[in-house]
Amino acid sequence: MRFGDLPSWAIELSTLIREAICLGDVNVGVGSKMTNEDEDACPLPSDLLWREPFFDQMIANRYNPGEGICAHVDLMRFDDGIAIVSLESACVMHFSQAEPTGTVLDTGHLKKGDREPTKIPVYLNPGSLVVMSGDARYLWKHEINRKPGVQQWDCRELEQHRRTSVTLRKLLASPS
Ligand SMILES: O=C(O)CCC(=O)C(=O)O
Ligand SMILES: [Fe+2]
Repeated sequence: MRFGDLPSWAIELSTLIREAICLGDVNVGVGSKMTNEDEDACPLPSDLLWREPFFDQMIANRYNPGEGICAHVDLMRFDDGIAIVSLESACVMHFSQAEPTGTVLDTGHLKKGDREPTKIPVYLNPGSLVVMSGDARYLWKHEINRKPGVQQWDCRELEQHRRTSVTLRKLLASPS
């Protein structure tokens, strides 16, 4: 895990991520203003896309076959606009809605499992980039369950190998 000055390869990766976002469905020139339509189609609003530094915290995770990460929303100490680069083994990341605090589930009246949340599967190839912002970052949990039998895509179980991910985030300024 690295905070502050990122290694040069992670700075280069951050630049490539920004370029990939700019060259995605909407083509946004460096520093240029986006129209409202562009803003809607772009995975990041322009204040996050052009902040400096883009990211200042990096964590690389390596998972052996069978290992994954349980459903979570990233810590609130990180700003909006989080990027994950998925490497090596392909996998399926699932998104499920986080229970707002104060709901029946949250207060314990509903037993876990009474209402299974809908899970949205997202297939990640080696080299896939996940960009989370807004609701996807704050209101949806993400998880990768690599227990045998769970990693399914197109009605087939995915072959599991070692998987590495690089997550880039921006720390929020600590309250003074
Ligand atoms: O390994 C991944 O793709 C997810 C990592 C992650 O969600 C995290 O570090 O918060
Ligand atoms: Fe996460």
